[in-house]
Amino acid sequence: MTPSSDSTPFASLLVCCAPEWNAYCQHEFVRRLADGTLPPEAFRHYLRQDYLFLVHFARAWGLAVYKSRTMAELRQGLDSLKAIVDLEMDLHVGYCARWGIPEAELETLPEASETMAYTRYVLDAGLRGDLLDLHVALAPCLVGYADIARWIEAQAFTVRGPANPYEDWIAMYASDEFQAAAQAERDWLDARLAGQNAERLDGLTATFRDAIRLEIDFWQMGLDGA
Ligand SMILES: Cc1ncc(C[n+]2csc(CCO)c2C)c(N)n1
Repeated sequence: MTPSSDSTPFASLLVCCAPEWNAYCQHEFVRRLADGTLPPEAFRHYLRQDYLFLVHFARAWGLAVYKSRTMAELRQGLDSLKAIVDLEMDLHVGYCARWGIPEAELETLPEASETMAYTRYVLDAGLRGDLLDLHVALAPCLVGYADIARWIEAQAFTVRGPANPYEDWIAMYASDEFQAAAQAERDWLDARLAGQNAERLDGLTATFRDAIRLEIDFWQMGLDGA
């Protein structure tokens, strides 16, 4: 598909992958988070596997550090790695505890094949490619959850307030802080994608589409785990 010239490079990437992007952002798991009908066991299964996902996600930022060519890139990778290791893992462990999943359980979890497929795909995209390939593989995670939270907030069927057990999960990704981080990633991608030739963009589009498909499988794993 030829992207239109009036959109940004990242927006063009999204247009090329629109069917997959919509299936990801409007997945049944997401709809049921929104209306509060997701079975708690599905959410717990998702939270457990997301712990393992975050461990590998931290490794991916470690790879971003390794793949950096400038001090600015190196610092960005290191800051992201530190944020996830020092902050976000603790938040996730605390959140899991409130859902009745003790830390000891997280440490001995068997990894689901969907978790393995997605995380290793991202790491491989970064290993065989450069920093841009790695960021494109990470983009569905970074940008997707921001779009998902905004989509949930815009739906009439969304149940708001304490009547929805997933309210704080939605609020976290809808927060100004998280939305700003996602926008920073869009801006980074726009700057790097600009000026890439058609062949290179085709390869990056394929990576982006694959990563979205693996996010879809991750939601489905959560649903199927109930
Ligand atoms: C399967 C899966 N995909 C995306 C995210 C969202 N996410 C994970 S780490 C990170 C970056 C900074 O926190 C973001 C947005 C998730 N939790 N689980």
